[in-house]
Amino acid sequence: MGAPPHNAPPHNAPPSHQGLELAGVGVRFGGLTALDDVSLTVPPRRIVGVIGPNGAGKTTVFNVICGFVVPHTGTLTLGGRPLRPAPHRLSRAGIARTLQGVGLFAGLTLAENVMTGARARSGFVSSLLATPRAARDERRLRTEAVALLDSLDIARYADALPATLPYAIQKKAGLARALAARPHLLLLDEPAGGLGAEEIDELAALIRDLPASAGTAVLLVEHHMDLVMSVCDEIVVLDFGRVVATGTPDQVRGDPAVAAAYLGTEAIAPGDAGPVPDSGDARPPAGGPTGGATTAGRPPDPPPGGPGDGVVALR
Ligand SMILES: Nc1ncnc2c1ncn2[C@@H]1O[C@H](COP(=O)(O)OP(=O)(O)OP(=O)(O)O)[C@@H](O)[C@H]1O
Repeated sequence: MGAPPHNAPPHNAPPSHQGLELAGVGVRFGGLTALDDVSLTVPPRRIVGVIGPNGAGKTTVFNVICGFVVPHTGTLTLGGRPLRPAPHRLSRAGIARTLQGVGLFAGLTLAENVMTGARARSGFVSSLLATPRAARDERRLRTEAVALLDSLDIARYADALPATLPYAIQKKAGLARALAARPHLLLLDEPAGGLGAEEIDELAALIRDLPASAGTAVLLVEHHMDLVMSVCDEIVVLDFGRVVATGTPDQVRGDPAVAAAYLGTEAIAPGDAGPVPDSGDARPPAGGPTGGATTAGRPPDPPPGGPGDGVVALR
């Protein structure tokens, strides 16, 4: 898998990007505390993972950064400036996101989907005008889109509709669309979901390469522990909406608080966790009416072996 072909800064990005910082962020949904005093930093061109058992607050962190959820406490800064996120302004702030599923536009080809990512950067209005310049811009965007698809080894599918293609190809196209916005910060929401072991290895290599090849920092939410441990410079561990550990993969792997959050008393080792079915609401809500942070009520360890090895998610 090749490197995305652009090192240029985003057209509309802030001139100096010193990374993303969340400080003391708290989110409540009614009586439920989803995030409690969460602080984390994603420095430029670094890969930071956010892990934690189901319901720990990982997606809520993403939703705060994207402006889908407004925190009741705390601050966000991007490049040293206050960030007041709004979903429609993300691209202009230099942030792009992939979705947990695929989220491609079903009626557009892969190339056209990727072009929508680039248009988020350059503006939709010019593309609607039937001027010679707009036509030139469209040709340029298509060339860029196909080059991006090529960098992910899927250019041959440029003119295919998503539904006609295997899931792994669609996921790569979703990544290409996010990269087309030339983000300084890329939010990857469970990118390994639905992929096989070989595809995950390929994905890991690609993610590891992104800071150098695309000039972007990465914030990764992922249950697949082998992937997280192999690509992240730093990992933030959430449990019941609170940060229980921050450190390098090795530091986090040996941290008793992390072991307690995930495995009762066992430490995390790459590939040592068997399949863990997502049992939905088995876990009490974070900071909920019953008093919040406790390791009680965790489900029993899952049986070893079988599909999904390497996924650590105590549900
Ligand atoms: N819109 C919402 N309204 C009410 N509660 C919510 C909402 N979004 C999340 N929650 C609750 O907030 C808590 C944190 O949820 P979140 O989805 O952030 O966890 P997560 O770590 O991403 O979990 P998973 O690994 O299952 O995706 C959970 O208890 C969840 O039920």
